[in-house]
Amino acid sequence: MEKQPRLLASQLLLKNSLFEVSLNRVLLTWKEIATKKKRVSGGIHHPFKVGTSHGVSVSEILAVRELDVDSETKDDGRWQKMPQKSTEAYPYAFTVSYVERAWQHRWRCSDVTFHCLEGALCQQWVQTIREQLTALTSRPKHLLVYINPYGGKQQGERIYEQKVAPLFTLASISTHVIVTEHANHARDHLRTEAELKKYDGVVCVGGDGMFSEMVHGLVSRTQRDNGVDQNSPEEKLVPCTLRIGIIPAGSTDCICYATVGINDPVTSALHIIVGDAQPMDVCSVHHNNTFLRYSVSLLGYGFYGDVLADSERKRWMGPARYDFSGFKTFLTHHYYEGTVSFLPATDILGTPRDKTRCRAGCFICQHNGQLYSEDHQPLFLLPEYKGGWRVIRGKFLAINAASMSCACPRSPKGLSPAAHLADGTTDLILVRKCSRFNFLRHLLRHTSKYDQFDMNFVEVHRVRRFRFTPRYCQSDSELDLRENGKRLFSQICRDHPACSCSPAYSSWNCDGEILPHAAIEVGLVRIKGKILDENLLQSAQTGVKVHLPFGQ
Ligand SMILES: CCCCCCCCCCCCC/C=C/[C@@H](O)[C@H](COP(=O)(O)O)NC(=O)CCCCCCCCCCCCCCC
Ligand SMILES: Nc1ncnc2c1ncn2[C@@H]1O[C@H](COP(=O)(O)OP(=O)(O)O)[C@@H](O)[C@H]1O
Ligand SMILES: [Ca+2]
Repeated sequence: MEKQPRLLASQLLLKNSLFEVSLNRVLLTWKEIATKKKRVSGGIHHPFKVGTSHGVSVSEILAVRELDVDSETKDDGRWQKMPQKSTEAYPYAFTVSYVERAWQHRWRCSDVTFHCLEGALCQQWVQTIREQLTALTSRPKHLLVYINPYGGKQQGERIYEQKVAPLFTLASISTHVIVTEHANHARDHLRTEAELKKYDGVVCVGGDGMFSEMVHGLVSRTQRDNGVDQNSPEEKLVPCTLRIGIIPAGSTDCICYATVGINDPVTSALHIIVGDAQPMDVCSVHHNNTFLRYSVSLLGYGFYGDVLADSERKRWMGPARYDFSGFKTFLTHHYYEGTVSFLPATDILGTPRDKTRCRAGCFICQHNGQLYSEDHQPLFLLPEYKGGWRVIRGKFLAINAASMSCACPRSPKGLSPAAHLADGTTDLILVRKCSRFNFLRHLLRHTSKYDQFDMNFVEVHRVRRFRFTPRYCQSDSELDLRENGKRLFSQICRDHPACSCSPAYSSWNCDGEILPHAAIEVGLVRIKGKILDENLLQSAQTGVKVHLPFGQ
């Protein structure tokens, strides 16, 4: 083992909560060693100006612990800086674990050990750092964790146990872990039995479907606890105080990807620990005034709906099921007739084609999000307001509503690259009937730098609300056939691509779950009282705060 340098903790500078550790030159030499494997001569004790590259801000310190210098440093499987054998000069030491940014938005937990001359100094360091950490109110202390063992590559439990739990333990976060046993287990548990008062956050270990299910459970529980009826679209929802974190363990994980910039469990866990916050829009989906589900990522009819319907029967394939079903759906190339009516968002900044990218602290989100609060009753919400609605009839290959960019590994820029996470709007993308070749060009542009909207059969609108009615209204009997999955005619046609007739309807893909109805009304959801800050349903991870800006 290389002769390891010794880091001397000389003095503690606490300046406006930026915890600056004035380290001696040895750290710099240490960094050089780490990069250039240079041997270090005895460290010259020389506190140097701490630039951000060497300062560690309190908000990114995960933990601090005294090191028992005499005994061998217990090897907890993590690479530690081993102090020199001859520690008679520095009998005291402590280790700081902090967030280190790596490439492509990755975060890693790094340790650095400091040696002190006297015990009192060491104590003072550890004590002060601990006090600073305790003072950070935005950090979760008790988390309720739901693991979906079934989603993605069915690795949810392993991912949590191996990559996330050790970090939560390091950060002294207590957790109650529930491994779900069936679909909607998390939603029902959240809606009924979960004692939410005991926690300051819930964590979803799964994909977008699981996250959407937990949003559903949490929002339903809050409305029930506050006596609000979810079914009436006009009702204002009460926001929840809890936060939802996401550990990516699903197939698409676009919610995690679009908020963190990468699907990496360790990065997500670290974001949860430091209590980051980023707002997010939520759509409520109704059918004939009956509440169906919330959507936070994609509401897709036609192509994405059919891909999902076909892939549900191939879950054993894991994430690859989407590519297989995608290919099959592409070949069947079904279009669907219907009427889309929508309310364009007019008084906002930004358009779906303005090349902006929504990032943490996004100005457009803050500006547009401010527009909706209790006292400011937007004109178009009044029942008598008829202005502004636009109606488009036609034959569509796909109707997609993206409340966020839906960026994911398959499509790094996403379905709607300039969509904002918390601007109170959703981007309605209409892809009209066109040739397979043109549709393929459109799909391919999702993975290249070309503009997927710049095609004459594609149009995109930034909307507040929208409705879809299939041309052939679903009779109840037809609905029953659909519901118990018989779908006689469309199924026969669907299974025989040679058949020219197109089935009357597709299914709605709501965050990866199939909706039972084709005719739906969708709107961004409203909360009671002031918005922003205190009244947001937040997510502990990268602030996936479920931002409920205004009424449906
Ligand atoms: C030819 C290559 C074309 C690549 C086209 C890439 C478009 C991908 C857009 C991705 C949109 C993702 C929206 C996310 C929705 C999720 O909420 C939702 C649930 O996520 P979960 O599984 O984590 O619970 N995910 C989904 O609904 C999955 C949608 C994935 C669609 C993949 C489509 C693949 C298309 C392949 C077409 C191949 C045609 C090739 C013809 C020669
Ligand atoms: N234990 C379970 N058994 C079966 N289905 C489950 C279980 N837990 C959750 N589910 C369902 O699996 C669906 C997909 O989960 P998700 O984590 O999104 O995986 P994927 O990303 O592969 O779709 C969720 O909507 C949820 O209702
Ligand atoms: Ca949005």
